[in-house]
Amino acid sequence: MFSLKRFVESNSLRSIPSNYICQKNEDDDSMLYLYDAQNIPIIDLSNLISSHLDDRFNEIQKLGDACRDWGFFMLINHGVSEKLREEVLRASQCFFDLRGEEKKDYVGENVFDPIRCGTSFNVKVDKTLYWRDCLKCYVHPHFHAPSKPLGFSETLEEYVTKINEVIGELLKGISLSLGLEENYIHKSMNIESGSQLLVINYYPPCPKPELVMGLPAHTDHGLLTILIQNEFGGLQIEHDGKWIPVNPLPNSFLINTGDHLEILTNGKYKSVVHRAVVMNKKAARISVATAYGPTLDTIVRPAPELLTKDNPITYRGIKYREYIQLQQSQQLDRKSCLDRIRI
Ligand SMILES: O=C(O)CCC(=O)C(=O)O
Ligand SMILES: [Fe+2]
Repeated sequence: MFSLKRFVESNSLRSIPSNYICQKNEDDDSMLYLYDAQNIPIIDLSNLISSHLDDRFNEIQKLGDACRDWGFFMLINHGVSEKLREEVLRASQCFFDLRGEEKKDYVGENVFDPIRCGTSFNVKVDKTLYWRDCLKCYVHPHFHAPSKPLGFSETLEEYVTKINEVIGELLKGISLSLGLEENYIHKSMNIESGSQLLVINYYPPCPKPELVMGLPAHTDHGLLTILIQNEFGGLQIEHDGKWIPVNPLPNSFLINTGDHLEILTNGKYKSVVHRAVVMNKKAARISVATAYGPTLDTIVRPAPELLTKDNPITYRGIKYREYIQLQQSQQLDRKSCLDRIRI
């Protein structure tokens, strides 16, 4: 199994292989960089679940605004310990440090394989290769994770159990922010048995980081993605036509809206376009993203309660499973997958 990490380490690379060199388009350069990252919304989970109704109401309002105006926010006071988050990142490093043969069982071909290890995005369709290795595990409704290194699976299981509670509260808040009943998204999207995909991204150090891309501009499938990273930055979100580098607040989660929240809300809450650039010549960046979706057989369509004469239906319904297949079978390209189901 090819691993970019191993390739970089074994070659003490000085130049970048040409198939990794990313053609930056002019658009991109004119969008770089607006450093107003301090405006990124911050949501306080302790307010969202507060018994003080005023605090709760205000935070729900802020959450709705963040989803509508940014599709992205940092979550603080979420109750998940820093120790556990650090342990997830440390164990992830140990997984990528395993020898190739210890990972060979996870060379998945199929997008629905419970555990898959790979490189770039989809080497069958990528025109340029991306500067990352990754591990993808479906962790819900059934939990899957590699059995090595020792303790890795247990750490991931503890982590996903904890963030499940966090996402549950966020989805309730989002339902309320839309004027819907608190459990609307839970019920209509079958969240209790919904699909959760954990993706660990490993971006090795690169001698010429400006020439490569970790992950190109894309949106995530699912309703919400929750992300943590090690100490190195690289995530950028598109906002008002500019790329905004994200520097997370200490101990915060980075949350972004996904395509299925855009579909469900008939475009009110847009899924945010984002990318991961590579910035580090000496050290690897690790990020752990967990995408929350409905069950694979749920047909996601705009909520009828949100449609009016002035807000007619904009997306056709599509099974979550088919949408994932569609997204994984083509190049990652901004919102191209969502565009295919726009009416
Ligand atoms: O590494 C990051 O910060 C972003 C990862 C990402 O966008 C993804 O896994 O979908
Ligand atoms: Fe993403």
